[in-house]
Amino acid sequence: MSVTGLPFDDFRVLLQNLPGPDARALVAARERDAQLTKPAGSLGRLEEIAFWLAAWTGRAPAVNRPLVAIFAGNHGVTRHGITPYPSSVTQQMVENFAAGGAAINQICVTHDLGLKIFDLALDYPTGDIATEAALSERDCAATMAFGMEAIAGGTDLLCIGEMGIGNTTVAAAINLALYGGDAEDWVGPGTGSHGELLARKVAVVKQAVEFHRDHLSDPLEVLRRLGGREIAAIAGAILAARVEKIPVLLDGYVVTAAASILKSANPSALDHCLVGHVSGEPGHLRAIEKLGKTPLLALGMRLGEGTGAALAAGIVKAAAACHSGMATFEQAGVSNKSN
Ligand SMILES: Cc1cc2ncn([C@H]3O[C@H](COP(=O)(O)O)[C@@H](O)[C@H]3O)c2cc1C
Ligand SMILES: O=C(O)c1cccnc1
Repeated sequence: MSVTGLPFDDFRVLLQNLPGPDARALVAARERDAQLTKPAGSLGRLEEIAFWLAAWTGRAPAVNRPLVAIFAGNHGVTRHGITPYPSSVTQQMVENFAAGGAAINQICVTHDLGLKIFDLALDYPTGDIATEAALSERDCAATMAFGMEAIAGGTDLLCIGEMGIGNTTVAAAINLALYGGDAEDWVGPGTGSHGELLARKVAVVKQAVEFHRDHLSDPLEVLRRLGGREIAAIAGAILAARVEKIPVLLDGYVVTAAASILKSANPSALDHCLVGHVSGEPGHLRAIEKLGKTPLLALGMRLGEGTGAALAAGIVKAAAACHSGMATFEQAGVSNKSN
């Protein structure tokens, strides 16, 4: 171990040695579900969510300590004028989260979710991805290791959010590097880039992927070169959750791009994750389809902060509550189907 935590290559090893689902807990959950006072299959996706909780926690489905973790970072690429808001908004929003004034605070109160903010060296924006790597190997590894700490206080459902002015540009560059196509397929308005701003955003994403093109076959290099601090921390948090048997809810376009890096390195790396919602960012649905997932919600939201994941946490809590709290046919004296 280096002083900064795990060296970069240790993450490659970890990515190839991830624990799988717990078959016994999954069977137990299926057996209990079959006895609950409802027609078989009638809770639809809620039943699948309960099974997913069992498989990835190794226990009977339960959500007692759900947590939203927001990772915040600043991005050198904003110097190109690709987003309408100044980078200072990242820090200002971190203060707003602490004061309880953001959208995510209200959703956390609504669904009784814990909230932790991890601000990542906001005074030190990452390198401008159009002309240099976002992060050094050392910084990237240290930030991933820091992201792994998100679960240190204990949680049994991790909802991942982000805050970082400019990060939909970074996310688009990651998607273009991982999946190809045209920059236009992956670049969207973010907080409201239209006209000249949007044209510059497309041009910068093209330039970044072109500049780094000889190094993008390795997903962790995609992360280091085209990512950002919050993106690296999210990747670390998703990995740590897997190892610690904590299911994960992904949020919007930016969180999905960070997660995609792990999936590109190991196709099963996101099996303990569900996508909370599909955001209004045009490339998000395409990115979710690349992950082979179906979002839980589609509310036309395009905010970030973990808001879509946090709303979906309410559904996951309900799925666990139904599974654990419902009476069986026998307990309730309700007649089961006769054949
Ligand atoms: C006030 C405000 C609150 C936000 N909360 C999340 N974001 C979202 O917008 C940013 C990404 O969009 P872009 O790439 O266009 O800069 C991220 O910080 C994201 O979390 C916000 C943006 C603003 C302005
Ligand atoms: O999809 C998202 O998460 C998103 C969209 C716009 C701005 N920030 C985040």
